Amino acid sequence: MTASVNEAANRAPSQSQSEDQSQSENQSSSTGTWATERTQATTALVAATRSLMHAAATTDLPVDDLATARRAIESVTAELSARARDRVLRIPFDLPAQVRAAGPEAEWNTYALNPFGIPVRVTFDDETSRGSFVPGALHEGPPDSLHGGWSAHLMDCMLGGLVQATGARAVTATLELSYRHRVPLDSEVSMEATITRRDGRKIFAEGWIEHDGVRCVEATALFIRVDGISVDGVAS
Ligand SMILES: CCCCCCCCCCCC(=O)SCCNC(=O)CCNC(=O)[C@H](O)C(C)(C)COP(=O)(O)OP(=O)(O)OC[C@H]1O[C@@H](n2cnc3c(N)ncnc32)[C@H](O)[C@@H]1OP(=O)(O)O
Repeated sequence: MTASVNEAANRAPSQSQSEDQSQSENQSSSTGTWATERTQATTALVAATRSLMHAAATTDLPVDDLATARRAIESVTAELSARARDRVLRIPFDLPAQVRAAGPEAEWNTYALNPFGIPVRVTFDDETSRGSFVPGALHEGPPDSLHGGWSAHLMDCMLGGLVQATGARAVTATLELSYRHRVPLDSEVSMEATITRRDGRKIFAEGWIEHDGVRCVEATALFIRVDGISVDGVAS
């Protein structure tokens, strides 16, 4: 069984609905308030939006139907924008660390709250993390292949997420990638990240993206600890 700490954390804490509402709107980073009706509803809305983005970009319906669909989307956008925040909801800083502490079966589903990021199912095993996802039409760079910028996004998320899961408050100072083979679309790819060395504030990590046993992208990164900076969750 794959234990999902995201799901566990999403279970509503014992508190009144009004407390729950006000805490979710305050964006408290405490793990107790991560589990709100709002984060669950936003997760579902974001998943539906991602499907809409794919459908809008790939639909082959007649042109008149596109105009009708556009008006419907504009109407929903206006409705949602009637009351909006400046930023997307953030996950608690320690959510990846909680998933890591829960063991190698526990899963962190990234970008549940932001349709722009690529959602990845990530697991942790000591100082290594593994993830997988299926790149699709929205991620295309070279024909039928993953855009290299998305590979960089994925590697930064995998390596940075692992560093974050170890409890370190750190930002990426350098990220270097080698694109060895094209990454095909519409087929599952696997990713791995591992911490290789620490030296004072510096944390070194490496990772890769693999398809069908072929290592397509390799990454090395340097993270610098910024301990002492207070953060109210992070966007991921
Ligand atoms: C907010 C909470 C988040 C909370 C955690 C969030 C986790 C999410 C992770 C997501 C990953 C990202 O996308 S992060 C976003 C992209 N990254 C950023 O925006 C970072 C922007 N850069 C910075 O903020 C800064 O340059 C830092 C923090 C990286 C370094 O500045 P600093 O703190 O003043 O440190 P400084 O004294 O200059 O350097 C310390 C040591 O590191 C080395 N060093 C510093 N930068 C580099 C570099 N680019 N390349 C090589 N080495 C470097 C120095 O030579 C020195 O080595 P020595 O002399 O000691 O040997």
